[in-house]
Amino acid sequence: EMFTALVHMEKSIHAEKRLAKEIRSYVTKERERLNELERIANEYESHAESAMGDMHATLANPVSAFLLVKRFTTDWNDVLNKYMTPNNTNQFIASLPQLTEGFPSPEDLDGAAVALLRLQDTYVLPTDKVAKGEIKGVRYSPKMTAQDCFQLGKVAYSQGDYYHTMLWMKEALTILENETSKTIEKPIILDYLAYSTYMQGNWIHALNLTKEWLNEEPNHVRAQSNHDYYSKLIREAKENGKKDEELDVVNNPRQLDEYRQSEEFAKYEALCRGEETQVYPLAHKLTCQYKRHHPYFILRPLKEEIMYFDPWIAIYHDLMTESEVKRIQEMAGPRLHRSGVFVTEDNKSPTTNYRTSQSAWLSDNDDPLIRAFSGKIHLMSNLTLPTAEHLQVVNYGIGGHYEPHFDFARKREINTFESWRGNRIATVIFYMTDVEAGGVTAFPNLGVKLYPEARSCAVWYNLMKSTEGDYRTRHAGCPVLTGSKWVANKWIHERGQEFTRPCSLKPEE
Ligand SMILES: O=C(O)CCC(=O)C(=O)O
Ligand SMILES: [Fe+2]
Repeated sequence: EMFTALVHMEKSIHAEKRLAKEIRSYVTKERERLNELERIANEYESHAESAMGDMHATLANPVSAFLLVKRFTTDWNDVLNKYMTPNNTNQFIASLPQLTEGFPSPEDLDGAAVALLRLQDTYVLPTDKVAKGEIKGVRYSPKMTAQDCFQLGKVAYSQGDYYHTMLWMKEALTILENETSKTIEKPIILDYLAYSTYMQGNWIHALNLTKEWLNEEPNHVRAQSNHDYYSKLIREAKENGKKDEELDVVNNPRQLDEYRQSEEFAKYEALCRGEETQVYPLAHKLTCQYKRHHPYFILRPLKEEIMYFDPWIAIYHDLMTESEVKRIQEMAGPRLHRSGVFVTEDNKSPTTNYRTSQSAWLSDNDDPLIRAFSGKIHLMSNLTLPTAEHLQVVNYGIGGHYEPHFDFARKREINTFESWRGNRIATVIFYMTDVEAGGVTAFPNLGVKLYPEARSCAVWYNLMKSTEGDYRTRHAGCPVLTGSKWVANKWIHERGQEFTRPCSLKPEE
């Protein structure tokens, strides 16, 4: 059993094949019908020709006179009923609801487009490269047509994202130039491009693009009125002493909201790209070691890699087996549902991608494997796991991400967790698969990035020993660039850890 980016997308690929088969069988029937019609037309023609040869004889002969009349009555009726009704088409249309069940929806198109635009931003992918199906020098997909670029630009447009609208409409124009059979008309691209250029503040460019549009469609009413409007704006601004450059100023070109313009977000994106955002003075002291602190680990020691000392972050390599990964994926598969947007009280709302990540909850009661898994976490970390805890399995597809957030509840979010459970003292995150590119877990305050490595797991404490939330642990799941990312989270709560991690009265610990 192979798991690709998204379970429902996998279904779409099968659906494409089914659809092709149905269309083909429809075409075969239609072709037979058209062949028959052609034969009938030939017949009418040859009759007419032979009758014209000797019109008098034809009309004088009662049999041929009868046949002539018959051809205009019953025969013609037959032709109409048998070959000129939309029977075939109706049948095909009637079968559509069943055929198209579970097809990706317009929301899926928006989701996929938004994911692609996000990847373009985070990983600084040039538009022309993406259009060629090239990501970071690797060819992943066929080239996009002018029409594909236009559609992507249109999704950006519908979200008021004029920055990406401009990029993709420009790309559509460039590609259109070289297309031998045009996939879209130029004026419609110019329409969107000119308007988004105006909205971005490039008035002079917008006017020039509108002139280009008018060259193509001199009588287009909206093109004319836009032309007049832009001309007037520019004329008036110049009368008020503005220079040309000032009429082509773009502020906040990416149209990012306040949070996405913040330093933290910039650091997050830089970490996602694999950049070093800050020097860690203790980097040379970070170590890897085998740990045999429990008999379970004597023959097969834990492979611990310390990633940060304070706050403590560690990676354990080869902690899961291939078959454990497979079983958990299989168990989660049928339960995966699209993740919603997770909003916390602070206005820097972290989001998981609405359409491109899915999650499922597995309980210790579900399966001995999940129970054994909890046991393993206990042995590894010494932390106590109440049996009621769940394992959250998440599958991020292309563009799937989780913006910077805390795993613990803030003081004012007091009701997030039951009191017998307490706050999330630690996070254990299992990386079940390798991610081809992207999907790093980034800590923007620390400059730490954890690369997902199949069968490894990351562990960190979210709380100080004083039980205060450790704000340095803010972290994020970077967008998946290529491939798919499977993780399983286990959050460990305060209750039960009193002896393994006694609390401290010092606020700084
Ligand atoms: O997927 C990741 O790398 C991080 C996930 C995460 O932070 C979470 O689920 O709380
Ligand atoms: Fe998290």
